[in-house]
Amino acid sequence: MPITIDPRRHDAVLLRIDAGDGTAALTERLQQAGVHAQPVASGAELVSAAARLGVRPGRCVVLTDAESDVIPARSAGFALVIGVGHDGGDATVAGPDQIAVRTGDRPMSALPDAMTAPELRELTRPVAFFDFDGTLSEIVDDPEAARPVAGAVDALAALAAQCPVAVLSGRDLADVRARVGLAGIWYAGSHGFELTGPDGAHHQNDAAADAVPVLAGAAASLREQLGSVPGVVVEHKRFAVAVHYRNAARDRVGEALAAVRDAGRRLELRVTTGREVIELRPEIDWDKGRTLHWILDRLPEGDPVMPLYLGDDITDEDAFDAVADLSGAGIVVRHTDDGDRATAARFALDSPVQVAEFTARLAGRLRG
Ligand SMILES: O=P(O)(O)OC[C@H]1O[C@H](O[C@H]2O[C@H](CO)[C@@H](O)[C@H](O)[C@H]2O)[C@H](O)[C@@H](O)[C@@H]1O
Repeated sequence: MPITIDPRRHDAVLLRIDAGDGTAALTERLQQAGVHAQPVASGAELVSAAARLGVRPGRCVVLTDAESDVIPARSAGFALVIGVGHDGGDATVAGPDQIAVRTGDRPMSALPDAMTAPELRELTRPVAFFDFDGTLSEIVDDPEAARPVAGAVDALAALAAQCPVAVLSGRDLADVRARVGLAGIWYAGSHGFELTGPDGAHHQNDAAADAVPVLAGAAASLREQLGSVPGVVVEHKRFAVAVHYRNAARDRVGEALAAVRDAGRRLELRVTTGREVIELRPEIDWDKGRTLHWILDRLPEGDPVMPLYLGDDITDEDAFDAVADLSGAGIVVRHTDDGDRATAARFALDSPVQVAEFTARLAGRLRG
């Protein structure tokens, strides 16, 4: 499995290696992709080096030839610890030339506005996919309090009368269905591990069934481990566990990140990140992009369709990649939780309120 630095997930790489030209070449590739490359002289400097760059450990990679750096880097909650010439980190490489750097994404702020983009005015057969939190709903401090913004559900209903509509959420399936409350559309919960079709039929990724009790155990032990950290909330979903730290003091975040990453390693679960949240899910190659393809394959046959995906978070990037491969359009909802991060989306909207407005206008245009 190649190790890839992805500017959508990583803002910086801290380099504690002595690899001559290989290091210079990697530094250049990182800088071209908009990722900081910062040499550090000792493991004790990792946290302060990230702070000087203005980068959170959760969005920072450590590349080190010192095995003794692994434990401190993990405890501080660094996103990825790559060992050069030694095992023990999250990944091992023989040298910097074995590290790939993803290119081609753009910062959210650089994207054209979806409201005025001519390409989006002439859609004839769209299939519209929506994320929930941060897209149909504003981000709020309490995950329980999230609701669709005014007009969003009416706009979805109007659009669903014209074309297939799906809501793909990281939330539990029952949770997102209840929050949107609209019949006759697709819903996916836990990032696509569980779905219902417009007819209400239930589907799930059976390969993930074995992980259900493991996730339940992980949720219980993370509650025990992190329950005393003020502001940390553990949300147990059938096919995932989310640990929220939006309301935690910044100097306690590393602890939460480290606990979840440690559980992921021990229990062989996948670790993903989002807006002030870190999640465990089954270690299966399945995500919102795969889910989007799965739904498209089940639509009635006919003329080619154009998939649209509207989302805001890192987990939506898999779906942005999927619609790009299908010549569709990804629309990111801008925010600054991760700074002006890179995205594979082609267009942007400024807020969930604009998503509702865009959706209502699209429905109106398709109605004719
Ligand atoms: O895929 P989504 O529908 O966007 O779900 C992603 C996660 O959304 C929720 O957490 C996020 O929204 C909360 C409410 O605004 C906010 O407090 C939190 O900081 C965000 O991460 C949800 O609780 C998670 O289960 C979803 O995975």
